[in-house]
Amino acid sequence: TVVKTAAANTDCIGNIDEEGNGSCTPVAANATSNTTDEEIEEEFIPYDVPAIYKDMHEECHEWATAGECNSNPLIMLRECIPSCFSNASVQEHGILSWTTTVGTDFVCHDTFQAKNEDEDDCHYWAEEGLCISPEDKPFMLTQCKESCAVCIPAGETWEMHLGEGQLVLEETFDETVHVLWEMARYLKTEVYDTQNEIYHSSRLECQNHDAMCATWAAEGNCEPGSDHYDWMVLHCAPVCKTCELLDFQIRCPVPDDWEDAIDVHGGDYGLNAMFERIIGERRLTQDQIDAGMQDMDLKIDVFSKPGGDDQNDEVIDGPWVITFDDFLTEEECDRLVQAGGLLGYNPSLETSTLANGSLEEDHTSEQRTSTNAWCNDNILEGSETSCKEDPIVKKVRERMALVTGFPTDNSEDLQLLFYQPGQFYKQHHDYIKTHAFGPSGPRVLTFFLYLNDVEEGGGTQFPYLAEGADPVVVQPKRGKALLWPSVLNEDANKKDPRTEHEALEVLAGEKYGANAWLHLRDEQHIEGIECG
Ligand SMILES: O=C(O)CCC(=O)C(=O)O
Ligand SMILES: [Fe+2]
Repeated sequence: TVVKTAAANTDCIGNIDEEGNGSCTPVAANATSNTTDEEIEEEFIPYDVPAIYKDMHEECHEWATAGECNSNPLIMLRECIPSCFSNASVQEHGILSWTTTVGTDFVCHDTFQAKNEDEDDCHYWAEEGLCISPEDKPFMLTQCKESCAVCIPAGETWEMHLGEGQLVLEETFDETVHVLWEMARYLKTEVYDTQNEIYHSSRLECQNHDAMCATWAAEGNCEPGSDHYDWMVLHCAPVCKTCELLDFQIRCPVPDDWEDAIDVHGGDYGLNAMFERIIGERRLTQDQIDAGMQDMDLKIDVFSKPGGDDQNDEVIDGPWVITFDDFLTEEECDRLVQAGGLLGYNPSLETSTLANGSLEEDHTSEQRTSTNAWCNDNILEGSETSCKEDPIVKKVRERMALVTGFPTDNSEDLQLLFYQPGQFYKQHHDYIKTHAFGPSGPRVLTFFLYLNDVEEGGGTQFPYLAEGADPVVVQPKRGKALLWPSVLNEDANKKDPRTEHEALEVLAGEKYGANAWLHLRDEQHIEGIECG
């Protein structure tokens, strides 16, 4: 809740310096309060500000009334503490939302102009995440400043969005005021210094998401190693002074020695080459030969491949979509279904990613009514091992690694799926943009495993493999596997929009399946806060 906002009075800022010297009587331009005095009296009994604090200027009360505690906190939180906190509204609703005027030298326009309506523009690219892509950043941050929010509109009054007004409790008064003062200094001199590049993509997102942030910071929760550190640095970044960590690329750098599973630019070790090896159009890698892949009896069907197939016009000229019959044994199918039951299937949750790479809360999905269980470190009942370490699960993971050449560690934990009649997963894409620049890199492949025969419905449908082509529907069959890429051969960091897909409604019977999402790099050893 914002108690007060007041346009900064520039005359006043000119006369009273950061040291608190000088004096002025600010004219309240539009000081407002969104809580009436009656309401406050009913709900809240203000406490006394500790006696050691003194107003150091005669005008403190007047300034505070005019909203200067919010608009000029660096001075006011030091020189006028009693006046700033004796106001019940401030105590109840918290402080720190202030406005400030920036100079005219920070021009903030998209200088790149699309030539016609069909051409992509800054806004579109920003939405696509190019402001944070290492490759496109240099262009975007110079030509698309407004869309990337790297600067503050010139000559306008700009309100820093600090999120929730902060409560200051009597018990931790000293410490919390100190935190707030430090926060104000940090934001003003570092974060909102528009020349400071590390805050380019986090500046406007850096907000306190809870009125207690300052108090929790005062209690030590921003200290690395404290129990709530991970949560605090993302949800209370201004008071923790961790605004830059809201930038996914700064928070989650790719470790130097992590290798890509394929060449991201295509060629002999790119995505297409990988599929060509699988279908026998290209010599296997030495690793695949050593592991005996040529002796595997892969029963492959090709639904779609780049260039199509001269011999077979059923094969669409599109991205790779192939299946393997009998990829899994009966025993393996049974074990995976059983594991899902032991772990417990839960309604699917969605996590949306914000433009800066931070995560919004999980929420249940209307897109997806099926349930799932993660085959993770949880111990399987009646067994010594976790689901992931289960010997049968390991064998399946290793087989997928052998066929694709992607190390097992590049795979997420298997996601076990269960659909009842009437359940579905509407059209979507498995690619998640923020992964692309993080440690694991993007989801390159989806290896989808069908664990039972479905009586009716429940197919996996690809509507957009090629323009004009009919949708491809892969019908579930026990032991069958389906493999497709989420990214492009020419740039494996970029989404291939053609592999949008959906799980059609199960009409009769039940459907059991499993997703293995194979990433460009290691997915099992990611460190850092919300980097996966
Ligand atoms: O169940 C299917 O056929 C596909 C499921 C799917 O696309 C997913 O879980 O991402
Ligand atoms: Fe999917």
